[in-house]
Amino acid sequence: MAAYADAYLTDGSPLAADAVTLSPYLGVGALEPAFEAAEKSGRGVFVLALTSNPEAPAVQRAVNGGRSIAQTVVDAAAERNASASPIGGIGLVVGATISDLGVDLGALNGPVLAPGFGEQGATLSDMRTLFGKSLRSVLPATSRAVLRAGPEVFALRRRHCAPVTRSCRPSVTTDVPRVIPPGMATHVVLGYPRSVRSPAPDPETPTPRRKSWPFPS
Ligand SMILES: O=c1ccn([C@@H]2O[C@H](COP(=O)(O)O)[C@@H](O)[C@H]2O)c(=O)[nH]1
Repeated sequence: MAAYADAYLTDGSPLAADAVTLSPYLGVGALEPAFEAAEKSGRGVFVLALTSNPEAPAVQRAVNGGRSIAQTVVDAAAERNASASPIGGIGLVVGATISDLGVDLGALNGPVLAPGFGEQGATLSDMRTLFGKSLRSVLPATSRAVLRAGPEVFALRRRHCAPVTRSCRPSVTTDVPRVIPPGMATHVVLGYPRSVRSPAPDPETPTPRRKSWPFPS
C-alpha cells in the first residue's frame, strides 16, 4: 500500500491524482499509508463503503460484532476525520442506487462519492431521500451518460434535456443549486437521469437555444 500511496498521492509523482478510490477489504487499517500520504499532500481518498453494484450487499451488509461491514468502514473513516476542519480528506463511496442506506454517516466529517446516476438509474430525488442530512457532503458522479453525448456541452444538453426541457427544469431550479457546488452542477445536470430515460431528440427538430444555465423558468 505504501508504494501505491507514493505513486498516487505524493507530490511530484507522475501518477499523482487529486483523490483515489480504495478498497477496504484488506482491512481499513491496511490503508493507513494512503491515509497518511493523502493528509500530508492535501489529497483525498474515497474508501468503498456501500457500492452501487447489486452483488455488494452480501458482503457490505454482513454483520460482524454487531455492526455491518459498511458501518465499520464508515466509523473508521469518521475516526480518521474527527479532528479535521472544515472537513477531512478520508471520504467514502456510497452508491446512489441503494434504496436504504442502513448506515449512519452523521459523524463522517468527510466527502461521500456517490456513483450511480445516469446509466445506473439513480435520480437526484433519490439522492435527497437517501442521504438526508449528509446531502451537502455528497459528490454525485455520472460517467457514461455524459461521455456518450460529449464532448460539446451544447450537444450534451441537447441530448439530455431537449426536447423535454420542461422535465429538466425541476432539478435545475430546485435541487442542484442547494446541494452541489457550481463546478459540479453542470456535470450533474447534463447527466440528469430523468432526461436520460427520455426519448432521444429528433435531429431534424431544432433545439431552442438557451443562453445560459440554469434555464429561466
Ligand atoms: O459503487 C460504485 C463504485 C464505483 N463505481 C464506478 O463509478 C463509475 C460509474 O460509471 P457510470 O457510467 O456513471 O455508471 C464506474 O467507473 C464504476 O466502476 C460505481 O459505479 N459504483
